Amino acid sequence: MTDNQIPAELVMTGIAKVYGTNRAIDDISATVPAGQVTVIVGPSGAGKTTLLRIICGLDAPTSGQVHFDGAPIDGVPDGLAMVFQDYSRSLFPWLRVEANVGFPLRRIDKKLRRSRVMEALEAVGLAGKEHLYPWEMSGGMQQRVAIARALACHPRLLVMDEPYASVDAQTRAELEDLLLTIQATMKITVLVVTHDIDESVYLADNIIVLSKAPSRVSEEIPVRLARPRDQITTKEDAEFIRLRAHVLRLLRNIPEAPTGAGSLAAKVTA
Ligand SMILES: Nc1ncnc2c1ncn2[C@@H]1O[C@H](COP(=O)(O)OP(=O)(O)OP(=O)(O)O)[C@@H](O)[C@H]1O
Repeated sequence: MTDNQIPAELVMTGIAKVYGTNRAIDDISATVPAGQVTVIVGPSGAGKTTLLRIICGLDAPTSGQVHFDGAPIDGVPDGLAMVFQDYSRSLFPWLRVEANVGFPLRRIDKKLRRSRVMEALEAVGLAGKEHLYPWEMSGGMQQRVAIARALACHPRLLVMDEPYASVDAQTRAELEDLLLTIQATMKITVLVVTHDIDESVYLADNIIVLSKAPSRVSEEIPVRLARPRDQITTKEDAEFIRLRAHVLRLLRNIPEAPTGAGSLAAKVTA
């Protein structure tokens, strides 16, 4: 890790966003702690993408502020990199993998750029694939390229919007583990939006659950499951099962079951 890779902290204070007469975000205050994985979940239309756009400095809030290491965000902060759901739209099909990953670094020295690109490709398990075009790769490999491009910038905060929504379940599990390995190795701050509740618990140190629009924070949940996590044993852990039921109840607005009461599935279908 280099000096400029000390993980960043993000603080949202009183964020609201109104589009015309549509109040998408009512009032969101939350912290994304440095060097941890924070996951945002919320019902469809709760303003998750809108919130990420504000965090990334791509859109301004109607009121409230986001601070990146204590400085108010005004435009995309240095040290922030983004990965989006749709790799087919974020990668340039006419550029080989090396040029795609090196694209944000095109103004730096060629030799340094190449070494940063190779380091990032190695980190995502794509060493030796730099001469391929994106369309010669599977969806999972293309998303690895998109992650490598973000890592090549040596981010202090990695923001991911539904990063694995376009890949199959097996690839999704592999990419979840890849993200956890990268985060543990590079110690960067990671902020992920996902619709997948299992994924939120599996990845997170903290989960921010949003209410339906106009959204507020329903709850911030610390996740204290042991690391490194494992797709089988972590998901068998009683605490994992308790947390996923808790998040699901919050999202569906179902009260906590009294101890010893019937299963969530029974309650949902009752
Ligand atoms: N540029 C825009 N102009 C007008 N309204 C917008 C704009 N972007 C988002 N909205 C509205 O803001 C609300 C929140 O949208 P957003 O896409 O942020 O939600 P989301 O939680 O990411 O949704 P999903 O989970 O379905 O992806 C919606 O009502 C949407 O129609």
